[in-house]
Amino acid sequence: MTTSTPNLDRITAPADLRNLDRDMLIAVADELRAETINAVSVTGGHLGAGLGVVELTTALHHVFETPKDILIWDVGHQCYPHKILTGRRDRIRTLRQGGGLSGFTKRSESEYDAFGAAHASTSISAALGFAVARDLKGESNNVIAVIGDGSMSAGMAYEAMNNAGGLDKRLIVILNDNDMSIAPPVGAMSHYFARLVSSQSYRSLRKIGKGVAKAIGVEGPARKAEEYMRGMAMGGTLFEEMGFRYVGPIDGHDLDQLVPVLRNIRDGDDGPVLIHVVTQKGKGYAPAEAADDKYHGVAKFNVVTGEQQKAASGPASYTKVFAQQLIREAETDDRIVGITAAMPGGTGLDLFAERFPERCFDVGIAEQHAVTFAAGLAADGMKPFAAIYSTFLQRGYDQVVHDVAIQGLPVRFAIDRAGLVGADGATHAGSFDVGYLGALPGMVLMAAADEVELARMVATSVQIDDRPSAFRYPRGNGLGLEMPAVIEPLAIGKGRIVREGTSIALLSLGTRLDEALKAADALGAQGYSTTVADARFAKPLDEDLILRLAREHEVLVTIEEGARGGFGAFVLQLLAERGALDHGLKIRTMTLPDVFQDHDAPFKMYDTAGLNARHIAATALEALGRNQDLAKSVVAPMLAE
Ligand SMILES: Cc1ncc(C[n+]2csc(CCOP(=O)(O)OP(=O)(O)O)c2C)c(N)n1
Ligand SMILES: CC(=O)[C@@H](O)[C@H](O)COP(=O)(O)O
Ligand SMILES: [Mg+2]
Repeated sequence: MTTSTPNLDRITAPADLRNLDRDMLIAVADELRAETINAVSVTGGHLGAGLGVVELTTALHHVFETPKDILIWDVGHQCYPHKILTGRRDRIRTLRQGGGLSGFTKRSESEYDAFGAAHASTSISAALGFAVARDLKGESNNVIAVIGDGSMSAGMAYEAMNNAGGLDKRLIVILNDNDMSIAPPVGAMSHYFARLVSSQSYRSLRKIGKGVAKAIGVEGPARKAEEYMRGMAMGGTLFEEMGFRYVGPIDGHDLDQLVPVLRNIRDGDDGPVLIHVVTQKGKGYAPAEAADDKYHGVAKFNVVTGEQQKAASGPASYTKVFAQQLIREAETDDRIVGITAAMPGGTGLDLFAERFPERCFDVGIAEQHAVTFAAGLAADGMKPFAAIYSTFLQRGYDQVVHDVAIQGLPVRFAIDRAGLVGADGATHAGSFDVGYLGALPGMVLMAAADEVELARMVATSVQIDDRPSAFRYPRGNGLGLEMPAVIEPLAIGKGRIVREGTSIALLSLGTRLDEALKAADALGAQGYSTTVADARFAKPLDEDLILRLAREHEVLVTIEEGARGGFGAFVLQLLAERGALDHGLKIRTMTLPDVFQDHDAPFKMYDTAGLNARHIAATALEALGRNQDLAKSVVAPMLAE
């Protein structure tokens, strides 16, 4: 159901907003909200955050001369209204689909997307970079960063503010405070923001100030009144101690407050300024406002009822299998604790927290802290499971090396979203963890081929008390396997032969095993006897298994859901060191391509990556030196699948 948008129809670029009067601006904002809801009902994606910044987005593009004035969105998941207003309304219903708009800001997509995002808490650092560049070039544009209260729980935001305050550069930071992260926010800062917003004296003083400014009709006194009120009610704020002028809190849904304050700041000549804007995540759409998660991330949904299209209920998601096994283990081991960096729902630790509230810690968007916090727990005898998406663990890598691996501390890393993730695209792909963890001495690194394997890897990790361990698993559902009553731990460093053959060996790490088995079927049908093995461990490698496969087969193909420099490289190094490459073995290593892949449906992304069954079969035949026709005869039937 599309909604009538006569005012929004007139906005083909932010310049069309610049001369609108108050009433027109309000009308555009209302239609922008309706268009956002309508578009996301068709595409799915991030909704709540964007609804919370409809007025702010409208006011920013009205007051500032974007793209000359630089506007940087933190995370960027709230940028759909921004994309609609900046010439991409015609493509907004391609959001997060192959070939369509990114779900985050992306420099290559628009001149209005000054800086790419998706990982949180980067906006102030980037904005300061733009501000320093501006001054070095002798230019005079404004630079604005919009950062959420949740994203303000990351240390990087304070590193940036500390530097900005020290440099005293003209910089505008807008704190979009909706008192939500993905889950409710955690930490002392969220309490601090709440105090700023709830101080009655400040709020009542602000009403007087606002009334005076309106009556006079001149904005200048609003700012003086604002400072006076703040001084009266609040005294300095944490931000002022960091060199920022603090303005606010102001109502982020009231254009009568937003526009004059933004104009004041635009026309001022201050150094760094932080404007504290109070908004509501999911604003203006009742099902989102009522939802616990404020419709942070949604599937396609019915606009009238808000009912989301449920993913076909099939096999349990890997995330749920992880959480349920961890709970099972924790029932009999009170040293097990869970740690998440602001992703309790995404990692499944919300289920663990329901069962063991005192043993589950949400540290906020603070992966670096999460890792070293876990190291401290491990150093004192606990069994910490740090459940962090592969892509977000990148943020805490030095802590993994310096605080965990060098000290040999038994932190367990539950690495969800390993491999390609689909609609979130390149910024969220879990491509690199095999390489970056497998390089660390002493690390035990596992990859689950299915949900039973995942449960066994959790059980295995529980027992590894003398060094760090990690197990990786993909976003989405397993194969629908029956979960055994007893979940046996694995023998460390031991893989398994899933199917015996004689001429081709496919050695898979992770869930590509399923594709490898399909490839083996196709190859077998053409008379190529094919062994399929599941490595289970990227570190330590099952050396006996790998050397045997190399010895007994003409072709060895490794397959992994990871970038070059991971499992296949480790296998090549082992074979080279043992002289196993000196006897004519034909070996190929299949990895993700050496590019950042744009978003699409996961199966399509793996097709683009060349990691589906037909690619595996063709690679084996190519290695055998079989002509392409034969490859086609094997592969062609699979294409028809
Ligand atoms: C480094 C990092 N960790 C975790 C996430 C997952 N994540 C995406 S949005 C979000 C919450 C952001 O909260 P806030 O900044 O308040 O924005 P809001 O959604 O409330 O508008 C989180 C944790 C991320 N994008 N980046
Ligand atoms: C914007 C962000 O980083 C998160 O919302 C992320 O998109 C969640 O990913 P999943 O949907 O895989 O949990
Ligand atoms: Mg928030």
